[in-house]
Amino acid sequence: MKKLARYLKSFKKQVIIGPFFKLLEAIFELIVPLVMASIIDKGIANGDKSYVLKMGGVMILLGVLGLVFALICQYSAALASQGVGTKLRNDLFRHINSLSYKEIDELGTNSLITRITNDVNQIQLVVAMLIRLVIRAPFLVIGAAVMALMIDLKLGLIFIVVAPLVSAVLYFVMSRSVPFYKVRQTKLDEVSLITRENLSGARVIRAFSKQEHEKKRFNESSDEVADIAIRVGKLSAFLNPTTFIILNVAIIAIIWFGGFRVDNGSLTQGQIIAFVNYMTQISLALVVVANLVVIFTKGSASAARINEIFETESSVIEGNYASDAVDNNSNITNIGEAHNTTNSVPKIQFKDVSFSYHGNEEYSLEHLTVEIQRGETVGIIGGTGSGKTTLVNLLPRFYDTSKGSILIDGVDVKEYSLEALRKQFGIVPQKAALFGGTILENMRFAKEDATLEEIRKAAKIAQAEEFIESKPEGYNEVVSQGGKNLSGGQKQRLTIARALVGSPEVLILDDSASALDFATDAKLRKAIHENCEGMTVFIVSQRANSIKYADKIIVLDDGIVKGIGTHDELFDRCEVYREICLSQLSEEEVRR
Ligand SMILES: Nc1ncnc2c1ncn2[C@@H]1O[C@H](COP(=O)(O)OP(=O)(O)OP(=O)(O)O)[C@@H](O)[C@H]1O
Repeated sequence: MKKLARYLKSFKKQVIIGPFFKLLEAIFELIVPLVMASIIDKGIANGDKSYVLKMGGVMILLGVLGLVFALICQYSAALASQGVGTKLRNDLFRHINSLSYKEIDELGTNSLITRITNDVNQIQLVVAMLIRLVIRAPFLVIGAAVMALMIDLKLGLIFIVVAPLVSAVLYFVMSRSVPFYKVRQTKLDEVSLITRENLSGARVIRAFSKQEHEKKRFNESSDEVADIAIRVGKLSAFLNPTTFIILNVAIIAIIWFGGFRVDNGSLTQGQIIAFVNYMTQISLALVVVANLVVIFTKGSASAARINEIFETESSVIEGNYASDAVDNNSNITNIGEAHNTTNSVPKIQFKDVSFSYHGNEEYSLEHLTVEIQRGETVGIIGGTGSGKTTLVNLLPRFYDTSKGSILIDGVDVKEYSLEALRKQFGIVPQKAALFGGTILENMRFAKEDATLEEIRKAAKIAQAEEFIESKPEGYNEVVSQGGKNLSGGQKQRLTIARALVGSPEVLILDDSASALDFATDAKLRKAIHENCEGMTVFIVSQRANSIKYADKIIVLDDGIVKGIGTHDELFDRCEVYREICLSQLSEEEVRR
């Protein structure tokens, strides 16, 4: 938790003012039993009504002032805790965005979501409690004990016996319940994972009639969280009755022994009442201390989970090549010029590239060596899991190669600034992802100042123009969450159009025509070929038809490069490619 203390720096004022006023309130609380004692001993005992009224007024004043002080503290606590939470959440979000896919895979998306929500909330609670109760509760325990001892040292011995007893009960409950809090956070990650899978895959689950199975899975996971909560609840339930039994026995002892001391004139009746009040204050404050221990334990588990994110550095360390050539919306083609590249240098070179995912012993891509010239179209084909997506993900450095290197315009991708590198790519991922906003806003994702004309051109190439214009609001049609109001094919065409806006130097279509019919897929490829001269295009597909006209085809099988060449070359000499073609194409199509 110490590492997160830096977030309190901006709230120094609140961290000082809050506890200060809470302390004043506690002091007033400690004075109240004394006022009460003097009302009983002087006012009531002597029948002095005006004294009772006067001191009653003092008590009301102390109460009102206490309330004002408590409100000031509460306000400071709210300001600081919400402020720390917001800042922490923003920093986490920024840091997570700076991580590469490798680290995000390792941490897990669901865990990241619970950390940025649930764990940050826990830290907010810690900050609020720090300001409101951390000084007040122990101060009340010590203060009430001291006040009681000052009234009567002998009777005060009861406090000396009671305090360790209550502390022992607290220790018993805490030491048994605290370990469960840490486990609970991990279990919450699991619930979050299942919830997310179920919400995003609701249609698939229904299509496979897996609702019951998923309900069972969710119930099991949430039962585990509930089990932990019940176990902790049972332990905590033990806390209150036990402390109150001890407290009441102590009160009986005070009245019993106090009675003798009143009889022999060492104590007054009012002082006995004050004693009882202090005893109650101590017990209540000790329960608050116990709750603080729980909150701080949960908080420290959350802080550790948050710090784990901050301590995770991106394995993708960017260089600074061409970074000055990039301004916010610069045309990507300028970067190529800034590199001072000539057409003699291949646009992209893979030099004996191998890659394995974190934790996987086997390579998902092995020994790929290939040169791709500017303006070439490259087809990547292979069965599921053969490494096609892996290959294209290495280009914009979503992952770094495990062995070998990749050069763009003759420069290692690791030497580029990430912005300069990624600005060169228009990427259409396998899963079409759109964002809330209008179609127009989605299309301007890569280039904020793209003109309507540019956007229309991109939509036309992507075969999206017709359906966009058929929408009631056209380009201003709102895309609902993730593009739910669009069909799979429409979403794919929009993501292709979005990638084309800004004319990237390299276009990557990762199985992004899978939801398009054959005729639209063919029109799309033709339009790209005719309108995007000089653009290097990667087409990842399992369909031989989609890649057979490519200048170069890379055939992958289980991460191994089975062949590189044109359709005709590969059909003649690459067994795997021939099999793919024969299983998908007619003889006429093969030779066309
Ligand atoms: N994030 C990841 N973590 C661990 N392993 C992964 C990850 N992504 C892919 N893999 C593994 O790497 C291999 C290649 O996966 P990849 O996604 O590149 O295949 P693909 O050819 O694109 O498949 P598809 O056509 O089904 O999309 C597979 O065995 C897959 O299980």
